[in-house]
Amino acid sequence: MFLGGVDTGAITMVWAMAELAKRPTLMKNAQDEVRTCIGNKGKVTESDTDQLQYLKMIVKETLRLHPPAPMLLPRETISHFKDPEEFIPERFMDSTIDFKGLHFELLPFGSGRRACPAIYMGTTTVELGLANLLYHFDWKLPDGTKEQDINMEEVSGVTLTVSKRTALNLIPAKYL
Ligand code: HEM
Repeated sequence: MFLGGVDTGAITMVWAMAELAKRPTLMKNAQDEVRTCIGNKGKVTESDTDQLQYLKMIVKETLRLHPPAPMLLPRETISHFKDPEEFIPERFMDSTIDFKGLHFELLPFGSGRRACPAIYMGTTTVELGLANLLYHFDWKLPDGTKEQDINMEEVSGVTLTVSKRTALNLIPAKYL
């Protein structure tokens, strides 16, 4: 049985941080967005996530490339995009594609009667967690590690999930 919410959100956050750590410009764009939007408020709350359009694109792109429950999805969805193997959140700019199961290009939550009942909760949890990580901290790679050294191999888990094989090692520096 698929153990719904146990680790799918955490897996998605790790992939998103790994993709951003590989691409400092995208990380900076996301931090600028959340820091501008939240200002000195001290923490990001659920209602703030509606305004974080760039962050939402990052979460979509992460779930497109790294769906945490891929065994439950149709195989071929990934290839319907230009440069499908590339991590390009901007591909969702001005696009109506959402997760709700009507756009077959992006079905990380499945579709139809058996689709994930927690689409909103799943995406909001990931957006909120990620927004707080990006708001409060700058993230560095350990000394001697380069962006291209980050290992993006996958490993299958026991609950029909697929996650990042090796731990992501990033060093936080407090920003706010
Ligand atoms: C990023 C987060 C999540 C992703 C990507 C995800 C993905 C999925 C997928 C692909 C399925 C199978 C859909 C199908 O067979 O067509 C599923 C089913 C399910 N998910 Fe999620 N899920 C997430 C979070 C959660 C959370 C947080 C919960 C519970 C709080 C949850 C509860 C469930 C349940 C109960 C089912 C079975 C539905 C059924 O068979 O009728 N999921 N999910």
